[in-house]
Amino acid sequence: MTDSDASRLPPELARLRASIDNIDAALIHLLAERFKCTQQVGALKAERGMPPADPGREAQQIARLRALADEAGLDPQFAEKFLNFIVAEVIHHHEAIAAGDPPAPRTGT
Ligand SMILES: O=C(O)C(=O)C[C@]1(C(=O)O)C=C[C@@H](O)C=C1
Repeated sequence: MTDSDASRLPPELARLRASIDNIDAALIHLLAERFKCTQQVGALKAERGMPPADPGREAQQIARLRALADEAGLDPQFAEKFLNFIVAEVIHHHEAIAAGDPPAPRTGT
């Protein structure tokens, strides 16, 4: 059975899914903005010969996000995993920039 036919959905489920779609869109936009910042950080670090990863900064971010998650009713362990997932991708980008092989720029069309 599939419930992909929106007209058959219970209205409450359709309403919740509409909110989920809006939230997912916001997350994508927020992530795009974050990666625009980190691309600039990667270029700055490469210019100055700084290492791609900064474990001290990451430890601060994890502590801060775990506390925010706790206050917000989100599992802090999930918040930490989510940050680590993003930061690992950022570090790959930084390494590629330092190697002179930056990720292709996105136009945002
Ligand atoms: O702040 C930096 O130095 C970054 O390179 C950004 C960032 C992040 O994505 O937040 C990524 C890698 C570092 O290990 C720490 C933080």
